[in-house]
Amino acid sequence: MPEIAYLGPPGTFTEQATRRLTADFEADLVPYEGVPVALAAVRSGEVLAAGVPVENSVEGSVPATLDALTVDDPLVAVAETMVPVQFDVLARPGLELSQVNTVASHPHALAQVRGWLGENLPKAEQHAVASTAAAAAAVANGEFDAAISAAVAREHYPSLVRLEHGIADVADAVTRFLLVRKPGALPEPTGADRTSICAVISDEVGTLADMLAELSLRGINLSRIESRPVKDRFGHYRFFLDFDGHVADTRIGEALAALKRRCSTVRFLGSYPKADRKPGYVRSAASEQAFDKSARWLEAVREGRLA
Ligand SMILES: O=C(O)C(=O)Cc1ccccc1
Repeated sequence: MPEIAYLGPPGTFTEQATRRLTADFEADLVPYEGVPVALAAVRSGEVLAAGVPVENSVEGSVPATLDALTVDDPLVAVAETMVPVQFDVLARPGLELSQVNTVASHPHALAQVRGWLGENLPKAEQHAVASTAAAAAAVANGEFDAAISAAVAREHYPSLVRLEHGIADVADAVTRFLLVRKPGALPEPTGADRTSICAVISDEVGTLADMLAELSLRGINLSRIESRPVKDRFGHYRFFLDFDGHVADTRIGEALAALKRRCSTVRFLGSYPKADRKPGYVRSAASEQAFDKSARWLEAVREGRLA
């Protein structure tokens, strides 16, 4: 049975997401203590794929994931899912909220309950740990007083008691997760796909605008753009772009080829079905039929059959 890595230990949001992402096939889920090690296990062939968090509707991208996707051998996303995130406060038995002096969680979870912590535990020390379930484990071990965790974490740490339920500052927050594997056969286009890339552009006037123009000229809808520092050269950035469409679509293929000519580096991070399965709007001049028709016309002109 294929083994699939996820950000563990058991009881994380990523475990829930990875179960969804692998619902169509039999798989053994294996917990790893960080996103970089989970992705390294995919690269080394220790596991077939990994489920990783990529962005959240409140706190934005998960930098550890973006950075780990750009180093070492390329990996590609083959599926995405969205998981609603709500948080509980878990503590050792006998402790009341007023006695909580230390609270631990994943940095994204701490950020998403910042308001609640400010009001209810303003004096508690906050500790960032590798995941929400790692925080629950640390509380069970006596390292901290309370953990901000997913409700399911209590199934794995039954000694903990729930002091509060549903404390997220934004009630409907969702996190997007990807299933990532080594490059190979791509998922078939479905008509409701997303393509992700990472590009490094030169530090010259207009290069970002030119890159975006390659997409807009072809009627491609950009759904996310963000930058991360390249790290070894101050002031240089990597741009992460998500847009509607599949690399097999002519408009996407042509745009990617244009970006490859313009950018110093382009890393293809996958074409995969969108979680909401909603086809994006494609204007008629950017449709497959329009590209086909114009390509046939051009061929005829080049062969001297048309003018
Ligand atoms: O720590 C977890 O449970 C994770 O899966 C990472 C995370 C943290 C907060 C919101 C969404 C995902």
